[in-house]
Amino acid sequence: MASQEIRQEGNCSLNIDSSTIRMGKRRFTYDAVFDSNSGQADLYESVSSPLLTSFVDGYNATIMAYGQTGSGKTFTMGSEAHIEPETSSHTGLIPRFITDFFLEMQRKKAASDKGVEGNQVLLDYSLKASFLEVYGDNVHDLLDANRTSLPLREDSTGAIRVTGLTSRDVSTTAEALQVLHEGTMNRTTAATLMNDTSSRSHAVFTIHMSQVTRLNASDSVDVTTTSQFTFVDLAGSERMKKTGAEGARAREGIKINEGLLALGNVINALAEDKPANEKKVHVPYRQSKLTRLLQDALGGNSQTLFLACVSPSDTNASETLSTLNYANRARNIRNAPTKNVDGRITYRE
Ligand SMILES: Nc1ncnc2c1ncn2[C@@H]1O[C@H](COP(=O)(O)OP(=O)(O)OP(=O)(O)O)[C@@H](O)[C@H]1O
Repeated sequence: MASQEIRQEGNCSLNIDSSTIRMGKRRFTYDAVFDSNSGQADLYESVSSPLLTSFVDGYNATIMAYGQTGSGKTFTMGSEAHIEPETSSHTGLIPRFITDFFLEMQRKKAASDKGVEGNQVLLDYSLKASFLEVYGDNVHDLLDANRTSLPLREDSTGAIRVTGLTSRDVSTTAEALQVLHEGTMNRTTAATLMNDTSSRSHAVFTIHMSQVTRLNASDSVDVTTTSQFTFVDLAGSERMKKTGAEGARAREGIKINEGLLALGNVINALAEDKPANEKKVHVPYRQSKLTRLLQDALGGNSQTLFLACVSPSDTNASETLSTLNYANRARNIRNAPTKNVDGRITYRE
């Protein structure tokens, strides 16, 4: 329980085992549940590490943290405003992922150079990182100190692109962590009664990878595989009364809740959209910039992990129930991830 919940003399309202949460008479089942004895390493090993393997194999992956303000989304994602020189028990998912990713690619390259990766030869790989926030109705480039507001455009394949977004080359763990840190420092945060460093925007950190593979040493064919890993730290759902938000903070709160409502509407529509349904359900991606940006992560070409953060305290029971219901619906979404192998194959001379 957080210090504020202890001060409010909150009692634990949840009964938890490895896959279920009971709250009063309600019982929710998820793929995995982590209680307050679980550490960041437990969560990482269970949820992110398998997605890292898929990402390296050429699939898109997304981790999205949702929950009430102050419930630990930013802490869990590891996008708090400091860089830890070494991995510690507090290190969150993104820095752990970055560290493991570079180790895995070094291993893959060394194995490929030695010829132990079957008949595939990894010739080269490159990485780019971008970081943006959706703040109210604006999309800001967090790697631009001026936080320029950028437009969204749909490309010829129907994918949503952010025009003018910085995409930084990164070739080491330190460089990637520096990008994470730089963007985090530019993110909009403010103190509320519920959280001293409350995120007032939805933050999207993306790693794009391109790998060139020679399919068979005797064939003259090189193939490019691209994949992206997206980490979404959503702004917290909030009750104005509890956060004590007034003026600009209250207006932010309204915008945050509008974005989350649009996300909820998309999740509800996708959860209903089953192959057995005769009529195709309309999915309102266009309702907000957040949902347009997350179109692929939601029901599209991505393996997506929805991470619901809740407070165990009965002082937050109604918010917790709302998050548990939200996550329950998200669980019904079926995505269709495909390996992103470039159609343009390069034939060597
Ligand atoms: N598991 C945890 N162990 C220790 N401290 C934690 C843990 N989870 C959260 N905290 C601390 O609680 C505070 C609130 O957490 P955090 O900022 O991650 O919440 P949030 O859900 O991102 O909130 P908001 O939506 O307002 O941004 C922070 O000071 C954070 O370091």
